[in-house]
Amino acid sequence: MSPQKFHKNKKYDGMSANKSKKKFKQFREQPKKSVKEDDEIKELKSKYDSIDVKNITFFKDLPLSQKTMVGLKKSRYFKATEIQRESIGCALQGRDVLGAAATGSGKTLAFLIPVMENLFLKKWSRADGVGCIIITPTRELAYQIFEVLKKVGCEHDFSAGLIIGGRNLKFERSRMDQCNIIICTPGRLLQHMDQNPLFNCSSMQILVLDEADRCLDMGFEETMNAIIENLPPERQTLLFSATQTKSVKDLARLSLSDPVYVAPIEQAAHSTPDALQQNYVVVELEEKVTMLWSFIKNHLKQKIIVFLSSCKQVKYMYEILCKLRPGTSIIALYGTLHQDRRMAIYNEFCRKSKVVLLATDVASRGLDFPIVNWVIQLDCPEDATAYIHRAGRTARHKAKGESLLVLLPSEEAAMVEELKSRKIPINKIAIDPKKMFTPRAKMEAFLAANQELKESAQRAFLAYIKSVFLMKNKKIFNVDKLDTDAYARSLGLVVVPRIRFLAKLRKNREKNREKQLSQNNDKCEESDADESDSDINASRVEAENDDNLNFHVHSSDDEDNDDNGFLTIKRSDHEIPIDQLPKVPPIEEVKSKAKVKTVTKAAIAKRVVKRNIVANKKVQYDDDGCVIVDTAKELQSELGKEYENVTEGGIDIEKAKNLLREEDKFDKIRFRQMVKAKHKEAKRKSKVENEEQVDDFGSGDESGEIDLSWLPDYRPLDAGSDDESNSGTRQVVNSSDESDDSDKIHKPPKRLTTKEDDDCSESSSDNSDLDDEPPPLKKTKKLTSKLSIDEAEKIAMQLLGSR
Ligand SMILES: Nc1ncnc2c1ncn2[C@@H]1O[C@H](COP(=O)(O)OP(=O)(O)OP(=O)(O)O)[C@@H](O)[C@H]1O
Repeated sequence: MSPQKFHKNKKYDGMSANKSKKKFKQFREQPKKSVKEDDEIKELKSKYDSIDVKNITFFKDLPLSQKTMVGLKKSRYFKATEIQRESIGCALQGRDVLGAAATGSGKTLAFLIPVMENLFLKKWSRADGVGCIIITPTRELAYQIFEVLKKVGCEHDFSAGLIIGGRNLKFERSRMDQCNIIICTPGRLLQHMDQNPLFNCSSMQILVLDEADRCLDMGFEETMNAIIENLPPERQTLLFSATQTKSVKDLARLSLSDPVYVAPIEQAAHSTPDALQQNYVVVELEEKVTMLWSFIKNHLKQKIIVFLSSCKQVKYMYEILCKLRPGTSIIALYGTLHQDRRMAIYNEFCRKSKVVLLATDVASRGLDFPIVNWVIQLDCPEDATAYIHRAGRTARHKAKGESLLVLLPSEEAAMVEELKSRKIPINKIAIDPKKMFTPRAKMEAFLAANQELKESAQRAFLAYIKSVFLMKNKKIFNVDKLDTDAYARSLGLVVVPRIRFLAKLRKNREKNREKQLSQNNDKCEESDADESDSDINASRVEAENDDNLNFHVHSSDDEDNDDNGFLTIKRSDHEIPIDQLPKVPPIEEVKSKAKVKTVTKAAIAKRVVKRNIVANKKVQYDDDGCVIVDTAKELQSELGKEYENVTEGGIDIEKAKNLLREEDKFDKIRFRQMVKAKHKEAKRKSKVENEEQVDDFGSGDESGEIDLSWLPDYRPLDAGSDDESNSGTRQVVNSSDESDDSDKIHKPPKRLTTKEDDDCSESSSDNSDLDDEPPPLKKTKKLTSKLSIDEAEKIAMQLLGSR
């Protein structure tokens, strides 16, 4: 919020700007000042009725307060623009105004001046609370208006607040009611109306909607309706836009009283600025990236905005262009960015003179970037209105600028026709093929080396296809005419990502066509048409839900839903003729239908029983294709088999108990067999290891360690005759019940064992019936591996000596 910022702006904050001495002086002079102000107000009021638009050229020709005049002068605004001349007078007279003027014609001042004057005349002060609310569709635009207000309102004593999403709500909460002028986005304002008990706008005097048609369209419909409900009905309302709404429904929603329609644009020959040079080129989809790259390389010293359909495309193009290093700054502005980042990018683009800004439509309305040379609409805008706003980012207020619209062959005819019908002068130009150079090979290499980048490219690819699919005007946007394979390759993708919703749509269409052939009568044709619609619906819904992209007919702020901007219907005039419109049931409706058809567990169970589906059954086959019967999972007992064949429902508890008892016997047998098998396997392993040891006898291992197992056994002294001792290796039979050689395990000389070893051997002898552990062998290894050659020799000598 900006009270914070606002306090930094000392001049604007009246009292805080002055030093204590000055404050004191002001305090003493206040009665005088107040009288002076009253006189000024009286004088101004008396002039309002005699305002004559024809006699106004400069701001000084209007009855404006001294404070406003000084602010305008300081900001170097002297001569009023057409919309300012025509609308300010009406607004000062207290009338509701509908203003429509070309982009960059100065509409911001056209509403800010009456706002300041209105509050000044009412001697509005901080204690009076909220006097004016200015609503804009995007955060950047709100920020821009706030900055202009700070400049031109620097002499007034009002406080102003910037209330936009992505900022600290708590901070704003306590300061909201101290703001006299609130500049906000619809979503955030409603949030305060709903959640902030300190927010009170019951005394509000003026409501301003900048980009009014956008604020009132379908996307913001619910939010705006809720906001309007909370506003006092006795107020002045000012609506401004380059593409003003004339919808009676919209105006009725705002309860305008006898509004004056100020629209210099209606009389103008064109609906775009005269200084704007507008061209279009037709390129194949797969050439778009090449075209953009070539364009940037050929305009390295210019300030360019490139509009794309979706955030994902902007993100990928930004990533890949940064890697390709075209030789100029590349920046990107889109809705999913963090608010601070968005502001930083906005300021960076304002500041720089040689830079390329990749953007979604979040930057298309109202933003007043200084000296933009080119606006490139790389993806076709959804209609002429969107075109006007995008192109209007250049050629602002007498400055020159150029706009280039990139169209696909399939888009050309219908789009050009629409533009011409909206009084937009646009010419077709061709690109010199010699100046086109493709970065595809490099892009492919980057994507091959960077998985994240590749995924980003895949997302961009799908986002574009979906955006085309979801566009309302099917005369312009035809997803079937897109060469998706070539497009994917042009993004650097070697493998074309799967487009599920499109495959489904095509499959359904194919089915319908076949059906149509087989059905000849009119009735069938009719039903077929219905089905075709529902197929499109199904695919559409799938497209909307794909990748967790939720389709919604706009929620609140542009900045919040811009991320899925390509999936949103953005304006109220976005109604598709009924016959063209795939009838997508509203999400609520879909949900409620789903609720009605809630499937219970019992129903699922019944279905499974009906279909004879055996749940959780896995059948395994051996190499010959015979079924491997797993006895652990089969009932073994006679009783069990009997039980299995019973088809009646219900469980007989007694029978089940007996069955468990019977099965338990089989389980125990199986368990014993398993234990035995395990022991056997352990012994087999130990034997193999033993043999390996014997093979190595006397040779030492690679590390030079000596195997002492060849040494004469020390035990013959007390062990009596033992044939095996002659073999030179002490062998102890650990297993009492096994006489097989394989069960004999090496045991090291007792004298050389450690305490731990002793413990182990003891425990192993204690558990002689569980002889599945062969630690003695390890001990021998451990023992020998610890001895140096000298030690081994010493021990050998000792032993030989003891014989
Ligand atoms: N009377 C004036 N004299 C000189 N410059 C002006 C005047 N009024 C506005 N401007 C300048 O013209 C530029 C465009 O003004 P502004 O942003 O208000 O246009 P806009 O009509 O609101 O455009 P958009 O339709 O794109 O929102 C700004 O840079 C502003 O400073």
